[in-house]
Amino acid sequence: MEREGTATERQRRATASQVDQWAVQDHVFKIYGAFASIPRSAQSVILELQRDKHVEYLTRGLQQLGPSFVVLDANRPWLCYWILHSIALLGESVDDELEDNAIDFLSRCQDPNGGYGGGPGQMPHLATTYAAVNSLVTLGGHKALSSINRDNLYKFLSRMKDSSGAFRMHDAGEIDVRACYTAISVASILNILDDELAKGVANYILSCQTYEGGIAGEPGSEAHGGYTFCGLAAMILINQANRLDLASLIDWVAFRQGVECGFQGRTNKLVDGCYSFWQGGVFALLQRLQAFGGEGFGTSDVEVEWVSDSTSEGDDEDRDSSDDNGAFHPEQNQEGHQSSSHSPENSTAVHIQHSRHNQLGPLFHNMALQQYIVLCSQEQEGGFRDKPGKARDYYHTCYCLSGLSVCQYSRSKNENSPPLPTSVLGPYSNLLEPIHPLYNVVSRQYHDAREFFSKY
Ligand SMILES: CC(C)=CCC/C(C)=C/CC/C(C)=C/COP(=O)(O)OP(=O)(O)O
Ligand SMILES: [Zn+2]
Repeated sequence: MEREGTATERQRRATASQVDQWAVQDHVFKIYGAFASIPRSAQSVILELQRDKHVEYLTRGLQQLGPSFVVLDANRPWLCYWILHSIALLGESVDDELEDNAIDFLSRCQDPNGGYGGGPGQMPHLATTYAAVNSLVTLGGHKALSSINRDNLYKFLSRMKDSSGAFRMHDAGEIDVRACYTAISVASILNILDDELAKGVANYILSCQTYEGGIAGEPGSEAHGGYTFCGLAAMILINQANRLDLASLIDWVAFRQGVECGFQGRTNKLVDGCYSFWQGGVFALLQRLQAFGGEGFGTSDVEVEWVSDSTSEGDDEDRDSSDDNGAFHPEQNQEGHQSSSHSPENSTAVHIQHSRHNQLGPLFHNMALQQYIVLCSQEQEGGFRDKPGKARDYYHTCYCLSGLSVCQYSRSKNENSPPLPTSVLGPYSNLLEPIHPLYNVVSRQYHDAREFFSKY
């Protein structure tokens, strides 16, 4: 019998994953082919976001959770966040009864000693604490925001802090970059972040940046989009982003956009709609980081600063290979497959503009990514999925919509200036609400929460 890990076994696995890759590409290119054969005038209908269907699917999900929220035992605050945030991104809100049910349920998940568990009476956990806090920020208003016991939450965060400075997910739980991000994100949005909580976090995250440039969950593991988002966002929140090797991080994330136009989470894996946010969100963070004092992110000693109101040149008209609908048409080779030398990553080389403040230019093909989300991840009957052939779910709906919003605003001057129609794939009615990329909550809700927590 062959031992797992022998050369033959590894080769067989590599071949199998190559076959998966081709199957997904075939599937996706058939969709693009069918789309391209439709008359131009009809294409914008196909590119339409099925807003009503999405809201219907999401609201039904929240209703099914019911007043007692009895399904998916340890994930219920996550379901609340994925659904509520998706509804907010679509510019809608929930009715008073659903809102009250959600607040009451989340209050019952709050531990008497601080933090939120996956359900009432469950041990508090950093991931569900992040989901619960972001849900309550998304609902907004006095009842939701004042239901968070910030003194106890601070105690919970201090208890999750390891002597190394990094955080663990729960009492005696695992230490990783996700824990560092969720702790710092929650502390920051609730205005309880201080030097004690931040101490040592940067050194841990630095130890997770790999030779590829992305960030892994733990030291010695593989770079992954989910952890790269968490690591970079946490570093920005504690004002230490300049200590990362940002040049190699940019390279790594830029090369994760595949020929299918979507993003993969890590090298040699399949594209998946949820990475539209985990990887797309990394670009949103990078684009708002202003580098100064050096030649650019590749220079040692360069200082970087988060700019809340980006001073970029604004919405430009650079359309790459997009047509009137903004659709991206991958060049086809004779077999009808896209030539690898014309992948989005190649057609939009990484530009780092060396303006006075080393402002970053476009780093990814945002039209191509919108195309993957709208044509390949969107379910016409509502909801979004990983890729064609997979079922829709609330996690993918949340992160596809978050990624779509990031794309639509990626060329905007600042969050208050709406994008030009040329930045929105399909009809302009596809435009979503802008998000604050450090926390992934809708900008308006973030500002309301900031104001609330600066007073109380
Ligand atoms: C805020 C918070 C809790 C963030 C979580 C971030 C996140 C999505 C981390 C990814 C975890 C991971 C290694 C997935 C790989 O799954 P896989 O092997 O099924 O997928 P892949 O083939 O696409 O890598
Ligand atoms: Zn996914």
